[in-house]
Amino acid sequence: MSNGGKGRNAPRGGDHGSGGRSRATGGQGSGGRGQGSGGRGQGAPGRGQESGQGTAGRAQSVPGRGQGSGGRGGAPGGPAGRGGAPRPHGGGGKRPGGRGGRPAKPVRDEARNVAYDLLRAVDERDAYANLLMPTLLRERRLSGRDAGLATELAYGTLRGLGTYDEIVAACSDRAPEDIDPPLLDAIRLGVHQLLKTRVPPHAAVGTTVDLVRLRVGVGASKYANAVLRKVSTRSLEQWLAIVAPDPAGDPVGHLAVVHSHPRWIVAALRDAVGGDFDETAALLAADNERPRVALVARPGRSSVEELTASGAEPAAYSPYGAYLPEGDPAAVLAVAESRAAVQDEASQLVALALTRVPLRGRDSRWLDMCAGPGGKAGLLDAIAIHGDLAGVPAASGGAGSAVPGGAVSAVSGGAAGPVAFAGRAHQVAAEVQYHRARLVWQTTREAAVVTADGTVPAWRPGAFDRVMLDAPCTGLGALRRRPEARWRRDPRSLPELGRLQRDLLVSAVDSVRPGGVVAYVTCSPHLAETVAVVGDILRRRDDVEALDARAYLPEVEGLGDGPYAQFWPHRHGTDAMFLALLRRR
Ligand SMILES: C[S@@+](CC[C@H](N)C(=O)[O-])C[C@H]1O[C@@H](n2cnc3c(N)ncnc32)[C@H](O)[C@@H]1O
Repeated sequence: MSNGGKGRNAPRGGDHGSGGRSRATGGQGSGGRGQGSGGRGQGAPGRGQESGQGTAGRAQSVPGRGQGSGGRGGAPGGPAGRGGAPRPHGGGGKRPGGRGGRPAKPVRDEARNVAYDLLRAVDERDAYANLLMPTLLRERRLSGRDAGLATELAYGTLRGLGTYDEIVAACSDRAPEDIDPPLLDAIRLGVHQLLKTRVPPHAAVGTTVDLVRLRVGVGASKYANAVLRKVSTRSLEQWLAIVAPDPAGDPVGHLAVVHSHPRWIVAALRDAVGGDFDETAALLAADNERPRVALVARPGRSSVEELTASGAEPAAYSPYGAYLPEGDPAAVLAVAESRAAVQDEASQLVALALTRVPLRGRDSRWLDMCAGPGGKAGLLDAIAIHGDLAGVPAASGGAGSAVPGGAVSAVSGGAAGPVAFAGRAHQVAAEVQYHRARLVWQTTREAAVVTADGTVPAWRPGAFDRVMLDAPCTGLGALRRRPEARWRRDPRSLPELGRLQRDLLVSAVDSVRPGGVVAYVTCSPHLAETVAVVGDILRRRDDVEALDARAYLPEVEGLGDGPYAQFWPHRHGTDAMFLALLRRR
């Protein structure tokens, strides 16, 4: 993520009319395609037949290295006074040295350096924060509270930088995009501490100034000091009242600044929740919360009881779900042994819903068409073999009452409530990327994993009874999991993704036999990726009908007006997962 990118995406701009900005003066310049292995014509390639070549490996980001970028010229003036910065951690004591005009020796604070390195790696190398952070913590030997601090500072800064850049702009004589990226990242880290943490202001400023002196340069540290001192004069709420656009004149811009999301995402989420700005605000706020770690106990292999015995709490909706309040999920034995796994509750439920649709006739061939890295395939694998051991809750939301839009008819065969699959079925798990197919293979027991392009099926038409299509998407429903993701997503990817989603859905429908069912799932609530895609196929094909997906999730309320089911972070505490259930006539 380049700084330019952030600047483009961050919700700032003269049209916001924030007014009243006084700035510190200061001078400082500054989806590849896999190797379709083809299965065997008949749709059930044997396990271990993935044909990809080369060594598969998890994509791993290289840990960041600090780059002292050298001091940049120009001592800032501005509102900050002179004098030594306070000690890190807000001890309140005097800084060592610093008398007689010589600046005190900067103190290196490892947690903040790790947070800073993460920000730089995200900016310079497009690193994924949640993949890189564990590596950085291990390399720097940070654990316990220090590791928690480094993580909170880095993730919080990445989430909040849209808001923080507006505030920096109000406190500086330069727009954020004109500030040298290493310096800007350090300033953002300081702003986050000042406005969103309980770090005492003098410690937030002092540790950031030290960080800049060590990692960027002495001249830059004076500039950072000036900006941060100005930021420290107001609370976050006070700053928002100054820098956020008027909600009456520009409600999207207002929410974008207050909740630190790009404007286009705010607009898309507003549309997805039906235009209600209060609900949009609740959703954006939920995106800024760190999600709890959700676990799935794969039926027949583990149980919610086993997970709760390891300290987890039972999930609200999923009969196989549990939440880990703290600690490393890998330390849970069932997870370490792949009998349980980390999986969002909505991901569990959409997979479960697919298995609950009653079928007439054969029900032994299942396909997961976009399976990598294998979350849903792992749960389907267990249900296919051991059955849905939890059963279906008694309450039912009116199964069979399909009210699809457009040219869609009601569910054939009359009302058919959810059923618990009794086992047993054989799953084929296809994935276009070889290294992701390997992950599917590692997490499933009996699924036949194949590296294949779902749009060019390696199986015969109508070969399957149930098809899971968890389509590639923008991932706007999982922003809370990936702190930097909102600044990386680009609305220009939507048309191409839309084409792929439609091609995959056509292929999924062709892959299922008459009477069989397809689950179309996205981890995005964007209407262009959800109802628009499904609506197109319903209009174009008279052999497809939509079921009321909510009826197969009777334990969950608030899934929308149907016939689709839409999960929400602010309502369900899950990712914003979309589910359509389509039956082939
Ligand atoms: C949303 S992810 C699936 C997540 C997975 N179902 C899970 O629960 O872990 C979408 C996957 O589709 C794969 N993919 C993209 N294009 C594909 C294609 N043409 N055929 C098959 N898989 C594809 C991507 O590589 C990615 O792994």
